Amino acid sequence: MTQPKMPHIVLLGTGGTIASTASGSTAVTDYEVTEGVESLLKAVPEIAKLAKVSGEQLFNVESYAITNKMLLKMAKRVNTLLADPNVDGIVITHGTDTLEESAYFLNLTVKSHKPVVVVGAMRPGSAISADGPLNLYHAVLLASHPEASGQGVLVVLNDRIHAARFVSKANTTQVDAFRSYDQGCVGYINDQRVHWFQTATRLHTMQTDFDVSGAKALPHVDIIYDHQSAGLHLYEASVAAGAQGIVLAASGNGSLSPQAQKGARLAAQHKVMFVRSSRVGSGLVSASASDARRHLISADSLNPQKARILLMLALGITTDRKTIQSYFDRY
Ligand SMILES: NC(=O)C[C@H](N)C(=O)O
Repeated sequence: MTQPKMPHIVLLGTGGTIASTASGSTAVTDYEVTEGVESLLKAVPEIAKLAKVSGEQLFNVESYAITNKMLLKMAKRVNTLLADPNVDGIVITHGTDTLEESAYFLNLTVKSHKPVVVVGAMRPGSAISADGPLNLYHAVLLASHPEASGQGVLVVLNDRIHAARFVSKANTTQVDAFRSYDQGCVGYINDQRVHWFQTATRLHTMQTDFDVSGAKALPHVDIIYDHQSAGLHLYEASVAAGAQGIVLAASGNGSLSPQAQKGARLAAQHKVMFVRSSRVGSGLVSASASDARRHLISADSLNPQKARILLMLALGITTDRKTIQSYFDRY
């Protein structure tokens, strides 16, 4: 009997703690990116039993240094690789600080049903109980799994599978840092078995309006954090700097302080799109009857950093408020 063909997975390295080492085995927060994809793979020989994996280094940085230009490069490379019939899935190693932003960007711009799994780690590879090796093993297992197709971009850390739309980093240092508050995680991985609980409910990948294949840059969108006694100067600076969009990390259910209300009026005068997200960290910013009159968009349950990703992509297509609101309602 012939053996079933091993899946071909491409591992794209971008850096982060998963590719970092510290000065000693007990140091877990002070470290530097030192390792490339080949050394990550070498550290987990068990992966060779799951798939044929080829590594490619896209860049090697901490994720807080990732730029729009890098996001475009990542999405274009993933789309090119997945168009190759010999590639069955992609795993991307990534720093955890902005992992949710890249994963959501890919969730909206990858044009394939094939699995794309983003993985990181909270402890450097040099640490006792480093979490990177098992996370990487799980990521390759998931990217090789037939049921991971058509699920949108998935994120794996600490045995949990998350949908890119819902996941966010919810703890600064602990291994169990990633949570999907509004929908819950989509599954677990235990002992080489993938356990599915649910599928992501929002539109993604092939179902979105976004195509970045010809994009050279993304629109400038700022995030402003609202608070008691806020000023107007950040809105003025953002508009003066040529922002095409502003996302407000508003209080509560997207409430605007008096100065944020002035900032929103200033934005409207300069045709800068203004999105109300929330700084709370979970829950919905419900659409308000006054949004249209005030030229505001409500972010649904997207946190500010993800609302920025969607607004950049939306502004690449249209400046029509109603159409952009419909993206926030569906994606
Ligand atoms: N845990 C991590 O990956 C944090 C890291 N400093 C980053 O690149 O985001």
